[in-house]
Amino acid sequence: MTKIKICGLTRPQDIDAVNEARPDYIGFVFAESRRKVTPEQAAGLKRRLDGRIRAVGVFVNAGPDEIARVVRDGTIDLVQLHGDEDAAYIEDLKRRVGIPVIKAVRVQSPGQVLAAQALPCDYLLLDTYQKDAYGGTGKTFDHGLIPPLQKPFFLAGGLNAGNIKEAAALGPWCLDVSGGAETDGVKDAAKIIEIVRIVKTGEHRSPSVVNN
Ligand SMILES: O=C(O)c1ccccc1N[C@@H]1O[C@H](COP(=O)(O)O)[C@@H](O)[C@H]1O
Repeated sequence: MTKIKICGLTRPQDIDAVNEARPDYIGFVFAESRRKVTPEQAAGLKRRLDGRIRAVGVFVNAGPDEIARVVRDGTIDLVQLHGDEDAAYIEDLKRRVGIPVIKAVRVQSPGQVLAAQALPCDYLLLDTYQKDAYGGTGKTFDHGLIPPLQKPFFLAGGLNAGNIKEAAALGPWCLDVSGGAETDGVKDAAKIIEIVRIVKTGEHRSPSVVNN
């Protein structure tokens, strides 16, 4: 079954909504963003989170010490690198933190995505390319640019209740939603519950033989 991640949680009521909806993953953004949380805020939110939901920390070109501290505190279970981190950075970080690493690719061509498979990360994350933003754009990209992949990937970029079924058919390990689960810039409990319900009903089984 395709997994689902709701990213960019900032408030206790967001945690209450995901505890009810039960996605597989949630995300805390530690990078510059209107969704940014401090390590202290994230730690408090994690304490409120249902233990069955895994927390992902989103970083953009962060120092490895900053990431290692959040991992050591037990606030996150996976690291998402959403900046310009290269193979050497990822290799070093993986040795230090010992938890799975997701590397975001802002998709511009199939060749770029194929090349990214060689990175020493556990998962790729395919997101929309926008010149002036690292992520959280709320915009979709041309899914025709996704080549057949061996490495499991998260699919992000402008997903919402209206397009998530179609996105699931592309065979991602996990669908990743942020802006599509918001109203007026904050997470919307009803949208979270509906998006998770659509993915979890299993109407669309992941065609993992094609892409994973
Ligand atoms: O959410 C942000 O503000 C953000 C900032 C910097 C890097 C990544 C960010 N979020 C990630 O962006 C994608 C897609 O978000 P959206 O659904 O298009 O709004 C998702 O992976 C978030 O983790």
